[in-house]
Amino acid sequence: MNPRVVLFGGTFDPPHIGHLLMAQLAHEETQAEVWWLPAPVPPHKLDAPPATPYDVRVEMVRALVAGHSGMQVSTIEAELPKPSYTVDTVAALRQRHPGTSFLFLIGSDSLAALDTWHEAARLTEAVSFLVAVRSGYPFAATYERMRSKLPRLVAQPLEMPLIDVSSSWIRERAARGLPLCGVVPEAVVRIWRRACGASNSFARACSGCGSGGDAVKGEGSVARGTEAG
Ligand SMILES: Nc1ncnc2c1ncn2[C@@H]1O[C@H](COP(=O)(O)OP(=O)(O)OP(=O)(O)O)[C@@H](O)[C@H]1O
Ligand SMILES: O=C(O)c1ccc[n+]([C@@H]2O[C@H](COP(=O)([O-])O)[C@@H](O)[C@H]2O)c1
Repeated sequence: MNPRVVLFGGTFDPPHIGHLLMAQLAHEETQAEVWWLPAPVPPHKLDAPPATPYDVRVEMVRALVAGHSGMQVSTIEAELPKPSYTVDTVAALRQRHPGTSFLFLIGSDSLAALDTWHEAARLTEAVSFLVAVRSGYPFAATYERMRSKLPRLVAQPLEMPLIDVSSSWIRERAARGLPLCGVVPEAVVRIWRRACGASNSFARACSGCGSGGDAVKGEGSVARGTEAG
């Protein structure tokens, strides 16, 4: 059988336990490696781009997955044209890894908007989707509605309890100086705080934020194509 890989794209500003749980359960359910793909320029967030630089988001994802087997972080999207269209990423990965079949992991809110993705019909011919449910977007109804727009779409639900947290909710709490209570692991929060001397407006507002004297490397200094991808 062809090797299989689960691709997990996201903004990850910041990555949180919802992301980690869905990746872990996807790994268990498929027995496939999960490749995390932080997006340098998320296509649906052009009006409100992530406050946290790409390098810092990559470093936070690495910290989140550290010690979890079957997970890798790919910076392939740093090499590809911007915005980071998934259809381009999948095409590049298929070219580099012929014979590997890819599944794309998303939340059901992303499934509900799949028809608005760049070249969505072509994307559905290249990958199938594994979907973690999010509140307000039940899998079956969302899938059915999207199949009427994208007839080649193939998606399956991921067996997962509803974890109703999001990066935007976390950013709001942190901006108000409220505790994150483990929703973002401490190792990840530390990286955020270290970056606060740079352009990370969220970390600047974060309680306990230091001077940023030990700030992480600047934008563009991420090693290209490290680990997976
Ligand atoms: N708690 C969650 N349960 C299920 N899917 C999730 C969850 N959080 C994020 N996802 C999915 O993971 C992918 C990447 O998410 P992203 O990095 O945008 O995080 P987010 O929490 O949705 O961020 P934001 O609130 O800033 O939009 C998306 O497909 C999203 O639907
Ligand atoms: O290709 C597109 O047009 C497209 C539109 C919206 C989202 N995506 C991808 O979906 C993943 C989750 O996106 P987001 O914005 O929820 O973090 C991430 O990998 C994005 O690049 C891709």
